Amino acid sequence: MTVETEPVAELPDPRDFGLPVVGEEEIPAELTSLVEEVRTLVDAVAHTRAGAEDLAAARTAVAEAASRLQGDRHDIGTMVRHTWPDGRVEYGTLANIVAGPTNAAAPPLRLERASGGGLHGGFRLNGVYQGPPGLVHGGWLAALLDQALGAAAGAEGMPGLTANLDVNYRRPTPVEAPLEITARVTGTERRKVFVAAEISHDGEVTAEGTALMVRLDLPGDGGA
Ligand SMILES: CCCCCCCCCCCCCCCC(=O)SCCNC(=O)CCNC(=O)[C@H](O)C(C)(C)COP(=O)(O)OP(=O)(O)OC[C@H]1O[C@@H](n2cnc3c(N)ncnc32)[C@H](O)[C@@H]1OP(=O)(O)O
Repeated sequence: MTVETEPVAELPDPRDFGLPVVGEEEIPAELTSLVEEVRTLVDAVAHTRAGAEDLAAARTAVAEAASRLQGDRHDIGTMVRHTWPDGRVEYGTLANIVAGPTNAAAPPLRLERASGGGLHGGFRLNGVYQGPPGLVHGGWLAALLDQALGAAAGAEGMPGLTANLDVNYRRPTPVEAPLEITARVTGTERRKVFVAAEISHDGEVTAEGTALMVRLDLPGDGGA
């Protein structure tokens, strides 16, 4: 495939586009720990067989916690700045539903640079992510693949939006089991970035996806 585009050397600051930015290191440890606790809560609620008294008490406690947190909120569209060990800076959405560090509805997906290129990450999904009994919902597998595909393009300095996503489910993906995800750029053509990703369990691919990301038209990147 012809390579007709160069990665953006340095991404512009999203604040120049009116988007607030929070440094990853600025997220309070108490918030990270709260997010973890809320994930546990969602799983507990989804599977509880508690009686009426415990349910009512839990509801009151949760409502009190929600009203305590509602007052001071980040704006929709707030970005989080991640600095890779080599000093390169990247931006993601703070409350991204798949990988936002402050979003308790997001699975705990953390992607690192793979030694052979691209990104990889290990994760585990609890019973909240079930579709078929004991198995991860296919829509969530697609979402995880989409996120990893977008992040792989972003990590190469070519952030974009998904124009097309193609997913194949090869084997059932179990919940409550160690999973791995890998993603990489496979080619570029003008603003088009072609990416591929796999989710695997026990060394076997359970779901794979390819996507066409259309690179954001950023100033100074000589795009389109
Ligand atoms: C501020 C700095 C920091 C920002 C840092 C942001 C970080 C960000 C990373 C986050 C990672 C998130 C990962 C999750 C990713 C999502 O969830 S994205 C959300 C879901 N996707 C969307 O909402 C996209 C909706 N679609 C659109 O907005 C527009 O259709 C698109 C995709 C931007 C393309 O529109 P466009 O910019 O006008 O581009 P267009 O000229 O139509 O097409 C460009 C090329 O792509 C081709 N193309 C376009 N669509 C298609 C298609 N569906 N099929 C085949 N080819 C297509 C065209 O034919 C054209 O090809 P060539 O002529 O070059 O050969």
